[in-house]
Amino acid sequence: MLLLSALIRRRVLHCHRRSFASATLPSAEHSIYLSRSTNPYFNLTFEDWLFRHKTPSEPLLFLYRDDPCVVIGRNQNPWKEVNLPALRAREGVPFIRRRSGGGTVYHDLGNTNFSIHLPRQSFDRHATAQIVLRAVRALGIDANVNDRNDICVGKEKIAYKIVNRRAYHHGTMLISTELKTLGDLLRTNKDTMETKGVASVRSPVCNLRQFSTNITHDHFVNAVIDEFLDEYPTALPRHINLVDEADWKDVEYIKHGMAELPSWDWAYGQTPEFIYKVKNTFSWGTAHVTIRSKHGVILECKIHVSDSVNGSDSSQSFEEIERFVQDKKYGFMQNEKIPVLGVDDPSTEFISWLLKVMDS
Ligand SMILES: Nc1ncnc2c1ncn2[C@@H]1O[C@H](COP(=O)(O)OC(=O)CCCC[C@@H]2CCSS2)[C@@H](O)[C@H]1O
Repeated sequence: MLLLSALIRRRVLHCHRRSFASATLPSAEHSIYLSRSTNPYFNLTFEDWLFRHKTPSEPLLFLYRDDPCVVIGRNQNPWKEVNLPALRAREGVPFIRRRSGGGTVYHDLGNTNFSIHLPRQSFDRHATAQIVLRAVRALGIDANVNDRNDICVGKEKIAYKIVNRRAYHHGTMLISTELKTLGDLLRTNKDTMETKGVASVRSPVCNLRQFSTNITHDHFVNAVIDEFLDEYPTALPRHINLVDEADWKDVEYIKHGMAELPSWDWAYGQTPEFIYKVKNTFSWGTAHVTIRSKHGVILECKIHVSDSVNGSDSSQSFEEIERFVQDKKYGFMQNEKIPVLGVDDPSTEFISWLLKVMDS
């Protein structure tokens, strides 16, 4: 423990020695960026801007953390991956579809994100994995990298490193994240929802704080910067570009990107095709429903009733519902004018159940 705090002190002192540049629009010379914003819409867009505009001839490092949010991968299904009712219960915690692939993670201020961009010809996934691993070890924690590129302590995951098709690595480091919230928001129960695209790989997780009670975002940031500069001594200059959201908000690419991320078209409309089979038993029989949806819109809904009680026949009402929901936005039908049905008609009870199913 003593050794550990000595190590941390050394990093803190090192941090004070490092010169921090004032926030300016980037120029070719900057290779290390540290965001002062905790707005996930800004940070994710800025990361994308760096990737698309810098294509660095020198290695580039970007570090940031976000206010609480759930971040899904580009080709994922939010209804399958995110506990949307639990998310809605926490006002101001959004889910965001990022522009890169991979699985779903939870971000809060106890979680630090890193991305390392390299010229394609010198891209070495092992070298970048080792930078973060060495940073954690320099903080006195005996971490390892598993065969999925997760960084773990023992068998529990603390971070993920993802390799994009083009040359950059990004990942998240759990330092002091609310793990209960992480579990609550990512726990879903939709086994009968079959979705194209990418499924997350759920793993047991833990925080760096569990192994060293004093570790902070600053310690981790400094350790990664140290290891990055050791690995790429040519990364010039050795100062850090502090990124302020206010300096960027009028840059067209950033403005457009930040507006697009929360839009329905991006957040829900990019959802790959899925089929959801659900059933429920009512007083009048058991309803079996198969919904097929693509890009957030219902392509088809099939309703079948079995074990019908008293031979009640509502097939006409159900056919009307099948036709009505087609082409509607999945999960966004609360304000639709649903055809008025008789109070006693089984389909009235059915439709309120179906709306709840799609709303969960
Ligand atoms: N913040 C965080 N860090 C590490 N692992 C997490 C986190 N949140 C959730 N998880 C665990 O990972 C799995 C999903 O693992 P899976 O391997 O499916 O996906 C990922 O790891 C994607 C990482 C994307 C990193 C980007 C970097 C900048 S923006 S987001 C989830 O079910 C939890 O068990």
